[in-house]
Amino acid sequence: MTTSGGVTVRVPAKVNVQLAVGAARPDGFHDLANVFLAVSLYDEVTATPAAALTITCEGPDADKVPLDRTNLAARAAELLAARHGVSPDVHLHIAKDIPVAGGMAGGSADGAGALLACDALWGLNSSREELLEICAELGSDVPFSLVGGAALGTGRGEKLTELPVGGNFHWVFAVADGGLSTPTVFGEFDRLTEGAEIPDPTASPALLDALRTGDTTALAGALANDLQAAALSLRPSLAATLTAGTDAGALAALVSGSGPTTAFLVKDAETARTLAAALTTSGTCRTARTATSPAQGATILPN
Ligand SMILES: C[C@](O)(CO)[C@H](O)COP(=O)(O)OP(=O)(O)OC[C@H]1O[C@@H](n2ccc(N)nc2=O)[C@H](O)[C@@H]1O
Ligand SMILES: Nc1ncnc2c1ncn2[C@@H]1O[C@H](COP(=O)(O)OP(=O)(O)OP(=O)(O)O)[C@@H](O)[C@H]1O
Repeated sequence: MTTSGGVTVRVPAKVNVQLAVGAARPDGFHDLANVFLAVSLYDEVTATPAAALTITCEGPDADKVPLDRTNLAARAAELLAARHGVSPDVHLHIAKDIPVAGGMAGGSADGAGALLACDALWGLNSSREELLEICAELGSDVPFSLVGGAALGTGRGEKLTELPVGGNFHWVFAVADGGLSTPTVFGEFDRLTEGAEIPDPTASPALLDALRTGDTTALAGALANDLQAAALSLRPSLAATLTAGTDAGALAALVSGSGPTTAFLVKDAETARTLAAALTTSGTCRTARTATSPAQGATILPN
């Protein structure tokens, strides 16, 4: 969609179907085997010419989104402009549907979306490699927001290998009241694992097979998140949400990334609708959303 000479980019949220976390590195980050799957909840970022770098945001969580230069969308515009020696002046409007601070990479989606939108608006024609480099500078999850589909992220999650997906998966996401800070959750992981031998993170062959063959039951058996214990320790009430979802028919339940959103894998679209209704009335979450995967990465919408 173009609004008065603007460019709009649609970007998906993610769920981590496997998040294997290694020991803390000297730089404070953790090496990961991070199997990302893009899901059909989207933010849209519109870039339009302006006299200064400004941001607006609409959506149910808009009041929780910073509108200053700390917004990942603003940082994306600034990094891209600096690299090309052009002015970063642009208006960025974010239509936000991805829960904020929910472990679904909403801010990362806006960073990737702003990057692609500004690149098109300013006619820069950056290569995929250049865009991915800037994404990695913005944050560990940002490269995947650009790429979408499914991918294995290694290093701190920014080095991506795209993965084949052989079918559609159906999900319900229970959105919690309030967010969780990603660094705090990693810090809690460090506290809980202090003194323990932490193996090098590796992707599960069974999980990669389940994705490749589109086998929902096999995927349900292989879902794993090493940050789940940390998220539950910081937010014990999430245990009740996970139980409510499995009691109401989910094949599997887990915390999405650093949480506090919880993810439920179900067998089909109808079960997803029933489960979302059951979770909403369970009183264990703020709201529940259905989604499918894989979803396409950052995409410029037609005018
Ligand atoms: C939990 C996940 O969402 C799973 O995909 C990501 O690992 C987090 O990615 P992100 O939000 O893009 O995180 P970044 O902005 O890169 O880092 C925020 C903070 O999270 C912690 N962090 C992040 C990624 C990583 N591999 N190890 C870490 O320890 C660090 O404390 C870091 O300062
Ligand atoms: N465009 C943005 N949208 C939302 N939050 C943003 C944005 N830019 C910066 N932030 C800041 O980042 C924090 C984390 O927001 P975000 O929604 O990205 O969390 P998240 O989904 O848990 O991230 P991840 O799953 O990548 O760890 C917010 O609390 C907010 O202060």
